[in-house]
Amino acid sequence: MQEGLVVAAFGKRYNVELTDGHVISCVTRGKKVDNAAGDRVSIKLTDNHEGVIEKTAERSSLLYRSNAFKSKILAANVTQILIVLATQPSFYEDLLNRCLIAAEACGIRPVIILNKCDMANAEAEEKLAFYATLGYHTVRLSAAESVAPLLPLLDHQTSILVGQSGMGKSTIINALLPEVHSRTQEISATLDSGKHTTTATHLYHLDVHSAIIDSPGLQEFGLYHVDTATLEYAFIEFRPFIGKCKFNNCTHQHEPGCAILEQVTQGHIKRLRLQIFQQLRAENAVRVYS
Ligand SMILES: Nc1nc2c(ncn2[C@@H]2O[C@H](COP(=O)(O)OP(=O)(O)OP(=O)(O)O)[C@@H](O)[C@H]2O)c(=O)[nH]1
Ligand SMILES: [Zn+2]
Repeated sequence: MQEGLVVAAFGKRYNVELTDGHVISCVTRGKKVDNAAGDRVSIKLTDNHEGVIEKTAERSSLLYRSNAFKSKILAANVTQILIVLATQPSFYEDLLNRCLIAAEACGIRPVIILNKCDMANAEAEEKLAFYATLGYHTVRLSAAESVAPLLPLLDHQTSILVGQSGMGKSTIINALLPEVHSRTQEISATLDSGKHTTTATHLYHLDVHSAIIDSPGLQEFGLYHVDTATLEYAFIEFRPFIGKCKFNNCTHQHEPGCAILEQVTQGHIKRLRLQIFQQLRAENAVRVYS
């Protein structure tokens, strides 16, 4: 058996980097086993270029997305999630919220990046400012000019970049790792997985202590797996009011004496955040798997 790190995941195929730096294409032992970029694994070589993942080390964090029928791991052992927005094209605030909630639900620090700040967009800036008032770390960036503002954030972290298509994730990766393009091609050539490279999740080492995971552009981010109690807590501005409603099974929709609704009415909690909470709660209720 050899120890390795999952550095790329394409559906049910994984590239595992061994301690000597070699990258081996692997499958899992069973159909039900799921791995993701960032996983520390033990593999058994089946020949010089292929192997089977026999064991997955305990994970310090696990980031999921899901629909009504199944959940899928996006990345393992990440320490922060970088949510990339841009001044244009305009971003979906719903998707931003889903990324934030996914991060809160698995205990990972989210950082919100507004990219393409060389192109002014007052509305986007205003939205960013709102999330800063909630307490989130926000960064203004123009990745096309410089990614220097990200460097101190990335140090000693395993970060995952998530965001809609076109926000600038590839631009950020290319600026951080100018050699990435050639490396991706090199790996795909040796492992014959070229056709998958655009939809894969990849982990890149920035230095010995820091890594960054690039994920494909998201159109939706299902959170059917997140239960109501976790959801409530994931909306950070709800926290002081949880348990303060008149009814202890309050759904925060129409109940009298609802502490959350009162905050919305008074303008202390943004109505959109409560609407997103209700949407996510409804999704969890129709989940068909356990
Ligand atoms: N003006 C400006 N354009 C940028 C900046 N960063 C990226 N872009 C442009 O935005 C477009 C999309 O950038 P990508 O890096 O391909 O976006 P992506 O998030 O990787 O998109 P997917 O691959 O679809 O997930 C490209 O045309 C980039 O040149 C920036 O800071 N300023
Ligand atoms: Zn309530």
